[in-house]
Amino acid sequence: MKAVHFGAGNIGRGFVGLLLHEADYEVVYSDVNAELIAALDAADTFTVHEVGEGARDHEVSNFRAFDSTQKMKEIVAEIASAELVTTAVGPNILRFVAPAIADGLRARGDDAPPLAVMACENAINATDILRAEVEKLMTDAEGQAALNRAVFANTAVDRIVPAQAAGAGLDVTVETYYEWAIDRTPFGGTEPVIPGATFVDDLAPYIERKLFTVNTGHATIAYYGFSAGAHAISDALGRPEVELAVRAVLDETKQLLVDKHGLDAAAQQAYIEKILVRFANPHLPDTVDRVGRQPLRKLSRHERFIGPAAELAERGTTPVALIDAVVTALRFDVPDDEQSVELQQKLGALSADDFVREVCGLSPEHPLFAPLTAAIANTAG
Ligand SMILES: NC(=O)C1=CN([C@@H]2O[C@H](COP(=O)(O)OP(=O)(O)OC[C@H]3O[C@@H](n4cnc5c(N)ncnc54)[C@H](O)[C@@H]3O)[C@@H](O)[C@H]2O)C=CC1
Ligand SMILES: O=P(O)(O)OC[C@H]1O[C@](O)(CO)[C@@H](O)[C@@H]1O
Repeated sequence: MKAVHFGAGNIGRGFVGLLLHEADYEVVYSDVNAELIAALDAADTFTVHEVGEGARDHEVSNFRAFDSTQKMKEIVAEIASAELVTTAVGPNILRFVAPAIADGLRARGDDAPPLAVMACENAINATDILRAEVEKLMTDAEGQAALNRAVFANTAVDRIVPAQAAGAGLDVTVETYYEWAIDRTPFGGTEPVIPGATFVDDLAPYIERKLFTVNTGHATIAYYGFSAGAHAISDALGRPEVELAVRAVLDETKQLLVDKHGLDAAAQQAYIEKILVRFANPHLPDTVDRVGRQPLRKLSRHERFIGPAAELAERGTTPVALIDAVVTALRFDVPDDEQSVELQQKLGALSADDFVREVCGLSPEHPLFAPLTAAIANTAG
């Protein structure tokens, strides 16, 4: 069995690639990073090192790698004969991997089994985003027929994989915890066998619980931590004011998740406590810069802050802690992070109203617009 995986980075090697390897797939990596591809090409194995309680090492083998800037024809041929395609490239990059998937589907024989396509990104229904990009390239009759050769399934992925130390080579350090939830329904009973993944009938609560708890909480710690001058995430969370802020934010998202999905409040609180322990893992060399990366994406309409805050406002509750977290995120000023630089430029150039419209995607009619704009304007003043 073969899986083509786009994005041989931290999640690609330390999580999705590992679970596919352990499910007996040969993993064919595709990445734009020529150095990384050359290293994978030259290696027979790499090691995923877990850190924290119960940690152990996992060896990954049986992989190949292609540079997608040079070897598109080869990647298309691999997709034509694969069982699975997965991605871990970032939600904004999905449109760049769509052409290879479209061509791979076109090159696939009619009698080949359906190709399972799963985007493993931190975004609500990332596979739908990928599917829409593939569909744009399939408007002709042949393309429509080729689309039927694929099953697109949304997923939710959770494992903290920090930036790797210089000199780590291909090896990846990860936390012990992981969860890969996959929507079972598109497969109609023929889902792939991946023992490390959990196939579920209703993915929405999983994705929102994960994004609005793990990712909202983590990013809150990053922005408050950055603001307080902390470097490591575990140090940031060790500051009482940061812990208070993240607990307040997670209380608000808990309210939404419990009301919207009928989650049990005590179970959600236990999930929060478990996640705070994961964030505090002192063996995980994770930084506020990495976790806060790409702030414009994180402050966009359906992401971890504005997404839950908007829904709370629509349900009649004006969030306080989430708005404070957004205001704190605006201080994220990291010269190496393109979106952080752009964020600072926008703050200098736009009024609070225009910022909320443009960056957060809210119109003045939305119930979150006025309180959020006021909070941002107060900070600027
Ligand atoms: N690192 C983490 O703890 C987690 C990350 N995620 C999500 O996983 C995704 C990947 O994140 P990371 O692995 O941390 O990032 P990363 O930066 O380590 O890896 C991304 C890889 O994608 C490659 N890439 C970029 N453009 C490409 C293209 N057009 N074709 C093929 N490859 C391309 C990059 O060269 C890089 O190797 C993101 O959506 C992130 O939100 C989800 C859960 C946890
Ligand atoms: O910043 P991004 O790209 O959304 O993804 C990284 C996030 O995903 C996580 O791994 C959680 O699954 C956190 O480490 C981090 O907050």
